Amino acid sequence: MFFISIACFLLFLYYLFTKNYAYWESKNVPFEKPVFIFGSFYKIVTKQQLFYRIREIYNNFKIPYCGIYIFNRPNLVIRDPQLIKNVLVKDFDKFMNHQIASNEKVDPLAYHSLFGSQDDVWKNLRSKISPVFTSGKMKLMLPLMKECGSDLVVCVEKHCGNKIDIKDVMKKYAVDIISSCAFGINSYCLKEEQSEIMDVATRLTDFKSFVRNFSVFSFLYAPKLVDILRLTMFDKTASDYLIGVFKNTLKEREKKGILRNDFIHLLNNLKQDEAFSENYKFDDLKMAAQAITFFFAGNDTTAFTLSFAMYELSRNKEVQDRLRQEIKEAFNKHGTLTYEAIQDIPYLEMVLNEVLRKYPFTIILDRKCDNTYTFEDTGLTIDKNVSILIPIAGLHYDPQYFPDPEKFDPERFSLENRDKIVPYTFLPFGDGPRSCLGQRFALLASKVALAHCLKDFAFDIADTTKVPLELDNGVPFIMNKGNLHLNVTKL
Ligand code: HEM
Repeated sequence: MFFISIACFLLFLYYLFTKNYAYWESKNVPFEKPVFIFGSFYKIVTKQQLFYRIREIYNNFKIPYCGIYIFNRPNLVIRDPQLIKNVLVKDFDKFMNHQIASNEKVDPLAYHSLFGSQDDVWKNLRSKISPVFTSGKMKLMLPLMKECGSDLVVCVEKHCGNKIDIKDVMKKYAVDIISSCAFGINSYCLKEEQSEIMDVATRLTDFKSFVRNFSVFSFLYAPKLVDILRLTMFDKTASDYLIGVFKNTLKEREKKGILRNDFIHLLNNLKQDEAFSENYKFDDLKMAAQAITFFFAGNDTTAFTLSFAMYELSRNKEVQDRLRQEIKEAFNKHGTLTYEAIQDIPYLEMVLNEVLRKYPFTIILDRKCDNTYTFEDTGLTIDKNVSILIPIAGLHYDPQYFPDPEKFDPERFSLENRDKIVPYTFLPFGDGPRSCLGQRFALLASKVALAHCLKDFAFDIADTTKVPLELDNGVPFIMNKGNLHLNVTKL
């Protein structure tokens, strides 16, 4: 009797877990047959990088949309640019939120961060925080970025005639920039061997640790576990440390009347803004939540984009030489790297766009359907809470949109060619009202780094670097496995 009860209980659990697996069939949507427990992500758990898994799904279904299951949850993958536009822009009010746990009591930082916030909390935050990222504000931050650019030059110079691990160096550069601009502090990662902030940054984005992976997994796919186990989106030790830094900096500035053109100053101005506080009380914790979000969102994204850029420039010497030439011309014309000088190097933006096409840090975008929704033209109706996935990695490698997609070719983004790019097929920063808030900041910080590195140094691939690069399976974004060594020479 005991064994029969156990068997019945297990069968019941099996039924509960797999009952969703009939969803796409019931909607007449072509779908990938799920593997028990993992759905379409079983290969990721075993051996495949998310980047290749998404491209495989995209290529297996050459139709406007298809269904997959992530664990036991139905997700609609849309690959038609018109449908993507509907979700990201046209019907944004129905797809405003991500599929993510949100509980103010359990994790107030996530609840009030731009990533984790939902509905009116997100709307309020986004409309008030957007002005922090205008071109004018970025221009004022340029001197802070250039200080990090100079430290980068010193660091590269030390490796001249030798190998440099560009992934490690770019991570230090990104942490230095975001510490300076978001927290108003010098982290000296490039200058010193050991930096406390570097350890914090590593903890915050350590997707290799089981605990971090489990927390992020629960936030995305098992919100009930977040409540029961009181999990947090950001690593607790790292976020507590950053809150401390944030509060100290605020106190110090108030005491000494320090004025600095960085995010902490702009966020503090928002706190004083009574019109803002009317619908959303902006206290120190909520301010710190934004600064931690910038720190989290702004370091690996920028670091890995830059290391992939240096890798491609080292493999494509003619692109590296042309870029160096344009950088030198801009320096000569403007005397130094001013904001205007950067705008005078159009090839820099073309190169970065091509890097972001080949190596989009965010492999998929997600949106949650907040109500029953019918896609125009297709007649497909999906139910409330179904997740929509936009396969950036698939679109960026579709030869229909980007011919010869494996080729590194910045010309795709030249003035003459960029209008030919089909809208909603190039999405490294997402699109629509919930697109990346830090896009301008990330592009400017990346341009400053490349301009400083290339002006007086030449790079090529070291014999210890595997070509083509191998991607790291253990992370849900795009990062190469191990070090990325380049040979560096002073010109
Ligand atoms: C190369 C660098 C970067 C890439 C490729 C990138 C990419 C993205 C993408 C794809 C999204 C999701 C957009 C969507 O769902 O439509 C996003 C969101 C976001 N990013 Fe970035 N990002 C980068 C750098 C940064 C930096 C430097 C910051 C801040 C300083 C930042 C702040 C944010 C924020 C706050 C959001 C959430 C926006 C919201 O939900 O309203 N990002 N980013």
